[in-house]
Amino acid sequence: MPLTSLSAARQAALEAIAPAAPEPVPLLDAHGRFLATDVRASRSLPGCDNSAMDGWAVRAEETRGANRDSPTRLRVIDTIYAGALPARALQPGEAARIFTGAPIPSGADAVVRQEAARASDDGLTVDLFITVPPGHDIRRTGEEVRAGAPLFREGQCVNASVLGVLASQGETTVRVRPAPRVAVLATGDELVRPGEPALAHQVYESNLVLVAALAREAGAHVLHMSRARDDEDALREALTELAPRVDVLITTGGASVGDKDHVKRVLTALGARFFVDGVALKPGKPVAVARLGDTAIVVLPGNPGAATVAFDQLARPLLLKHQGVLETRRRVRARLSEPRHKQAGLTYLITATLEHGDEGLRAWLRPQGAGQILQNVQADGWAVLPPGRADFNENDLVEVELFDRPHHHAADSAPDTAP
Ligand SMILES: Nc1nc2c(c(=O)[nH]1)N[C@H]1C(S)=C(S)[C@@H](COP(=O)(O)OP(=O)(O)OC[C@H]3O[C@@H](n4cnc5c(N)ncnc54)[C@H](O)[C@@H]3O)O[C@H]1N2
Ligand code: MOO
Repeated sequence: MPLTSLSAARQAALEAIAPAAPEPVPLLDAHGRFLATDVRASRSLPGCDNSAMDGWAVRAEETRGANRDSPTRLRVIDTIYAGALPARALQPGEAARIFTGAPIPSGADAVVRQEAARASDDGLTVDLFITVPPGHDIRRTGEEVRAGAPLFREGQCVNASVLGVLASQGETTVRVRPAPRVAVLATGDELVRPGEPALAHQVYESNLVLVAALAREAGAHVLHMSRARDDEDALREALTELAPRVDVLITTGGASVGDKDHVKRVLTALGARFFVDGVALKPGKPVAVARLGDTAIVVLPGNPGAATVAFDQLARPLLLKHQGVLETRRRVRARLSEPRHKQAGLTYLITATLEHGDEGLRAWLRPQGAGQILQNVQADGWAVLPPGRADFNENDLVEVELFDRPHHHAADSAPDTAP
């Protein structure tokens, strides 16, 4: 049977999870989550015409021709601070002292900043040294947004600016879907806990922290990080204990076909339903996605490089869907810096850095190896070597999927409650 293509696997994996029910949370607690509703402005910004400068509220026409040699002199009738209301409207020949953010009195239609004016010692008059047009240094009601206008779409990532705008609307809470609760289970008899002595044939267990951090980057709360031996009983015990406690359980290792690769077998025996079992992807081919009870399970290969790619392509979308969104990465076309040979049937995702050259973007490929992750430390994205082809030459154009600034939109099927 041919392996599932990467795109089909991504679709199928998403079936293993549904968006969580949204809930209102205090603004700062929503930081990094995604809006579960469209948001409209309840209030115009600014809420009233106000001064952009510390200075003088005036009638613009009365400044016509004013300059240093021939100032306009006006009577000062009021002082207006931000948060206060003007005492009365301006009449011809009058000015009001005004400060940044204070409401413009009716009758005034411009502000002269204080650097271009001088008040008399007794404060009763002010001389203006510049000519200003109507509207000068006034921030108009609704200039940034009008009450009733759309502000944000469902699925928008709640970043610092979104939080600032919501607070400026008087909101204290916002509706988002909760973080998925995650457990990570590393399997393998060769693994030694960092901090303990390890012989050359043993391997320091590094996937727990790697996968937990990747899960956090995808918005998850990692509640458990456990290890199990390559033994069916130990695995069954760990899986049955962890699964009911979390929304998503991610295992690493024991995913392939070796004598001690028990994870999929034990899951099947426990009654898990598989949505993905092996993908035409390298690295990451043995990855599987299943559901056990109410918990989505992602079985990652043990090789750290393969686990990273498989997590990125299947576990990350699943964690984001729980939060109500689908992610689209930006793609650019770049020329390969070197030739590559691959298995024709598989999609290869190769860590790449981009550089601007004479002929556009150049993708520098990192050495390919399922165990390697050092090359991922600083990378711009995955160079995508698609299936249907085995040989790629230097300078061939390929797509590079960029890690930076992905776009999020509401998962269409997102119901208001979880199933
Ligand atoms: N005959 C075949 N052999 C293999 C196939 C295949 O199709 N036929 N697939 C290969 C592919 S592709 C991959 S990827 C690996 C992944 O297999 P497993 O998921 O079973 O991984 P392990 O055998 O348990 O470990 C692989 C490798 O990674 C190291 N490892 C595992 N866990 C950790 C950890 N938590 N921290 C650090 N390093 C870890 C482990 O020591 C091994 O070196 O299978 C191929 N084989
Ligand atoms: O997942 Mo394996 O990385 O294809 O070697």
